[in-house]
Amino acid sequence: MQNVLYLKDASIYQGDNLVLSDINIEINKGEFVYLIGKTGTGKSSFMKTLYADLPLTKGEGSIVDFNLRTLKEKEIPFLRRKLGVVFQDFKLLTDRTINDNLMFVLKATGWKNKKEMSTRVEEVLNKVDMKTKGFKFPHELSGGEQQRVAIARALLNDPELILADEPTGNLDPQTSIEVMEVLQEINKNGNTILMATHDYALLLKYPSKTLKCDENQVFEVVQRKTTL
Ligand SMILES: Nc1ncnc2c1ncn2[C@@H]1O[C@H](COP(=O)(O)OP(=O)(O)OP(=O)(O)O)[C@@H](O)[C@H]1O
Repeated sequence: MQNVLYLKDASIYQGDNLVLSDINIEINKGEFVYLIGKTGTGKSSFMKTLYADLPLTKGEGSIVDFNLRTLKEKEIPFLRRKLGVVFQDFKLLTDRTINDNLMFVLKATGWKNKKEMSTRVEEVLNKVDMKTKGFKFPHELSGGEQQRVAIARALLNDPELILADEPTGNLDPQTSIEVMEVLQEINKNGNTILMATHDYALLLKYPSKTLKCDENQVFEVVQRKTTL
């Protein structure tokens, strides 16, 4: 499979409101793709459609081999297992340690063997340079460290596509760069990433394919300061 995502003549609605129309895009394996656009132009609605939080009711769409038009409620957990989703506000469980946060996800996604589970937790924490912090609680970590843990969590089941919705939105510029370095490293190791962001400084520092939401459309932009 070459593309991990395509949308053809797709429209995205919030209730009766048309948010985006006639979307024709494709994301191929191994790409790092930005999704930009002003507040309210539909980035979150777009991302939600991709992880099936919002149904696709018009056009065609396929993501990691799931048809977004015909997807059944009971298939959603299986789709989400093939996706890694990272949010602006980290969404770690505050009542347990980092290790237990990650073990919880493995259990919920069908892992049984304790030794294999601990090995996997260690592997993903290592990828985000957080191997020594597994015993800590989320509130004992900085925002950047919590986001790195959230990225580790997204990697647990070796996803075919990582969807990151404003992953640096709550972080200061220096910490944003640290998180971005982790995402770049993961991408270099073969993971495909779609990242919604407001942060033009990151786009300039790490140029890559860019999709823009504007006036109910999504289109690819050529990266030049003036077009952003
Ligand atoms: N649950 C909802 N019900 C109805 N309309 C909604 C809902 N969520 C968002 N919208 C509308 O859909 C449009 C797109 O919103 P969306 O959150 O996708 O934009 P965004 O580009 O992600 O903005 P932001 O950067 O502020 O998150 C907006 O006009 C918004 O008011």
